[in-house]
Amino acid sequence: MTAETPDRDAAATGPDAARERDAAIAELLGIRSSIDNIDAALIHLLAERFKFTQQVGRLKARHGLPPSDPDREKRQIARLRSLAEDAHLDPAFAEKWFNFVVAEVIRHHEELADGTDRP
Ligand SMILES: C=C(O[C@@H]1C=C(C(=O)O)C=C[C@H]1O)C(=O)O
Repeated sequence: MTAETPDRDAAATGPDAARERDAAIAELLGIRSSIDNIDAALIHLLAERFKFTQQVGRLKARHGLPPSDPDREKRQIARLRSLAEDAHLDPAFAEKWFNFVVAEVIRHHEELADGTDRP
């Protein structure tokens, strides 16, 4: 830093700067509260999704159907990628998220099929 090139990282000082920082912190807390609400909604949605996939898993186990259905997954991925694009969300991220969730679902279905879900 020189007199001609002031340090851009230095925090501003003085009463105006302090007021602006307080306002920024209040804004940050408001935004974080919305983030927390969205995270809570996602947890509830995921819990509901797993309730239904467990229902599917029990049905499959009862009738000897395979735990995974790769053709359905392909169609789901194509649909989710298109929805993600429309929503300005990275489609590769949407696909990664889906594969992560489905891997867990299939693990549950395999446990239901071989009875390891019960003690
Ligand atoms: C839930 C199912 O089982 C698996 C899990 C899927 C999912 O979580 O969406 C989709 C296909 C299957 O590989 C199903 O067959 O519908």
